[in-house]
Amino acid sequence: MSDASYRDAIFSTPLDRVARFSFDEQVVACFPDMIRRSVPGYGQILGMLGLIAGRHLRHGAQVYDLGCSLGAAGLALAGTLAPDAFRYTGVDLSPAMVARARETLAAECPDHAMEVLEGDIRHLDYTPAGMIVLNFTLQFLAPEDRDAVIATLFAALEPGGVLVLSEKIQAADEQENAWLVERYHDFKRANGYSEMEISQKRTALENVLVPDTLEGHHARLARAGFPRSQTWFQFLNFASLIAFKDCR
Ligand SMILES: C[S@@+](CC[C@H](N)C(=O)[O-])C[C@H]1O[C@@H](n2cnc3c(N)ncnc32)[C@H](O)[C@@H]1O
Ligand SMILES: O=C(O)C(=O)C[C@]1(C(=O)O)C=C[C@@H](O)C=C1
Repeated sequence: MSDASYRDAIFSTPLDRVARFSFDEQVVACFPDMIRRSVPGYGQILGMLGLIAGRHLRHGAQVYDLGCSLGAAGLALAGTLAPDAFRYTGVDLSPAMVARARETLAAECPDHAMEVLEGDIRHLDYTPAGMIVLNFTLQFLAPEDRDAVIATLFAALEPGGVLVLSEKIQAADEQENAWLVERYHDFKRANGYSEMEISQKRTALENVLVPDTLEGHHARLARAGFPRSQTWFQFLNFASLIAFKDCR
């Protein structure tokens, strides 16, 4: 097993043509470093998952982690919950991510029931679940596919179930959005990214990562049937929401 994780330097040299961002071998090799230096609050969101599960998850229930990448949410849950507290299924489209996630989870939490499926979250056969985590994944789906996925997840949740949805967001107000994006770029600079890295990554993510507004997310959750959703975390243009299957 390879547990090497490299510093993200993907966009550090000038590229003649910046290709569309994809979750290939090169990204997988530096992903832990990339996501921690690029997503404000990433560690704090992961740290809360066990506490949220502790309050909302039925003992022994199914947990889905959709677009699980290297299984970070699974690791966070296994770090705080007992092996019989939940069953974890991570799902990801990228074969390189899936291979690495399987190795990591097998090595780090051998006593927990952890599986990783290679598949498309738009076409999965979901079993009833107590908690679904969608961390920074919906933003990569075509906007026209997002409603159907959220509706499917609402249907998959058992009574008392919760959906945790974390996303890069945009503000509806142009000035507010510009301020958030500028400070986000400051955040990246402070984390060691150069102007070239920031601008080439921005180009690579154009039309690949399409953020919604917070209002758009809450409206979609309501359309899908969720009687209640709330934003529980925001750090610049990144936020996490929780949506409840029932009103209580
Ligand atoms: C930003 S990463 C998610 C990070 C991860 N949830 C975490 O917290 O570390 C987005 C992931 O979604 C996956 N993905 C994108 N579209 C997908 C789809 N339709 N079905 C399954 N996985 C998808 C990508 O391969 C990538 O690994
Ligand atoms: O670097 C950015 O601009 C980001 O939006 C960060 C982001 C994300 O939000 O998913 C983009 C791609 C990588 O998957 C990791 C993090």
